[in-house]
Amino acid sequence: MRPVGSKYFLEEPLGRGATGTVWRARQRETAGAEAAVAGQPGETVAIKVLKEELASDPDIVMRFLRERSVLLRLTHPNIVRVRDLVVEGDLLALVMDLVEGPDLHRYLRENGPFSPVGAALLTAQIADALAASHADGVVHRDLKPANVLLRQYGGQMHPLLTDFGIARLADSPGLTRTQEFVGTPAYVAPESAEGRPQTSAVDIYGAGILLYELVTGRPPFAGGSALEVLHQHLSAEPRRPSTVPDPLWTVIERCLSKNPDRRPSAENLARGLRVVAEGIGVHANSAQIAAAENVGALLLPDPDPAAVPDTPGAADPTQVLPHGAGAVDPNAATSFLPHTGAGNPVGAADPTAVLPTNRGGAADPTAVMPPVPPGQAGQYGQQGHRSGGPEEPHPWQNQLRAARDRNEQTQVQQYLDPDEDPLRRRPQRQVARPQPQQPPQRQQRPQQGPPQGGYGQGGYDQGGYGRQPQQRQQYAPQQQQPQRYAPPPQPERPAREPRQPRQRSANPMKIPGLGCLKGCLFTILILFVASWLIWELSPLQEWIGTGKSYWQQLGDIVDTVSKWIGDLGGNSSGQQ
Ligand SMILES: Nc1ncnc2c1ncn2[C@@H]1O[C@H](COP(=O)(O)OP(=O)(O)OP(=O)(O)O)[C@@H](O)[C@H]1O
Repeated sequence: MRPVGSKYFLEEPLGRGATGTVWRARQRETAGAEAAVAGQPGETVAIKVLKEELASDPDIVMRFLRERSVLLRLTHPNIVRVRDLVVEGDLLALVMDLVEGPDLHRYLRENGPFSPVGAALLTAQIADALAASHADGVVHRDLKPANVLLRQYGGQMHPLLTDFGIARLADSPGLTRTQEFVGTPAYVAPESAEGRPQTSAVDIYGAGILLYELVTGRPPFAGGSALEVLHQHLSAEPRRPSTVPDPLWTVIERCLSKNPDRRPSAENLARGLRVVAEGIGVHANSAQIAAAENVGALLLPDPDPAAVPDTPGAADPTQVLPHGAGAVDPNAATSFLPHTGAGNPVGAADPTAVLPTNRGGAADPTAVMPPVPPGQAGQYGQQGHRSGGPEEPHPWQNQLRAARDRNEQTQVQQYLDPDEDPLRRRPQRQVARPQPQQPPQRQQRPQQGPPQGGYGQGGYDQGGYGRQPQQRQQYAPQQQQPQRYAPPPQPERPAREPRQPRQRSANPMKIPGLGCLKGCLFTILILFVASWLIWELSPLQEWIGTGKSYWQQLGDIVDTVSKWIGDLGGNSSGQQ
């Protein structure tokens, strides 16, 4: 058992993330006054031992120490409590409460999506945690299911948000200098992806993605590479699944607004989600249904969002704690960029990227950043700008722009009118087909009285986060999904010249001569007729003076030839 400081020892690893390894550990002695929780000898705790690369970076150690008070003071029923921080030699460790239970990512993978009510209630608790931390000026910045632990007791699940402050640690100038990054592509807010100023609204975006994933089982934006995913965060609209009720979709859409100012505050999000959960539950009354349908009015933005320090344009880098990272730099494109776990599609399982990776290739979703060419690491000064040329964009910006340009081109080229598409065009049969019957429009939920049925077995009133019903779908979306991906307008094509009708050959019967049986027979016939005519009509018979008919003469000739051939055969055998 490995000691950590003088107060703890590690027992067994619980899991490994991008920033370090989490261990089940035990307290040896009561911690000192600097710890938030003194603890008792023998008590079980979880300890996240940060990676050596982080621990050996003096910038990170400094920040770790500065952030101590922030990390230790964050207490909320839905936040994993940080009990102590240990700095010893090359070891940095966070001592936390041990949470017995899976993380939300694993839970989702093993159990499938939640019912809309369950998803709304669980996300409401996460929003509670965010509201508390935002009020304290702390932005999580890496919200994802893997960072939500589920404490299970008595058939209930209690979500706890963890990894607060890790993104802040990894924002160290030491890391940005070498172009490393923090974040997870599937959950990165557009403003983070673009390196614009960030506020607590990035966590609301993360909560929106998480909520979407809870009800559908997957995040809204996926792709073959992390860059593709980032691009979607910037420009694509989430597709509405048919299983998501209107009020819940309103919440998701608002959280996923590209404009951070349109996203609700964490507090309003929590309130809105609870109203939605009530209104879409099996026993909702008409007032609750109406309230859920008007949830949009509750989702007011935060008038004073917490700024993320040290990001470009951040209002006040010292608002939370003093940082030694220098002045706000508008050229700092982004100091926290995503990477993902190899082998996975870009998505939920992706660990937070903090350290540089050299993994490349199209199939590798970790390939967000170009690997830092040897000798270039360190070219970037604090906040990610090049010390030799502060005006130059961060290479990641170029990558993103290039990807965007590529995508735009591809889009234009990809869209092809099916009539123009030679692969899809089929001969058009003029057969009158019966028009397909439109399925009868699903009845909208009645405005009065409780709805018939609910959202899966674990509805709100059953007090759990029930699973998504697989077949039973009680609530059809009231509107068709708006057409969001309209094909780009096609440039007008010049009208095609009408084709000349095919000219049929003047000679309908082909007489190609040799090689064609019909032609051969025809030729032989012509020769026969011609020779017969010559024989009968020409003075040939007289010249020969025999007076024989054509056929007799022909027979004679054949006899002569066969005799001649017979003689030839006889001669040759006689000579032998
Ligand atoms: N306080 C805790 N109690 C119990 N298990 C924990 C605790 N904190 C983390 N774990 C578990 O340890 C594992 C690793 O956690 P960690 O936070 O390092 O990984 P992650 O969140 O998946 O990665 P990343 O660092 O990329 O966010 C996870 O499976 C998580 O469930």
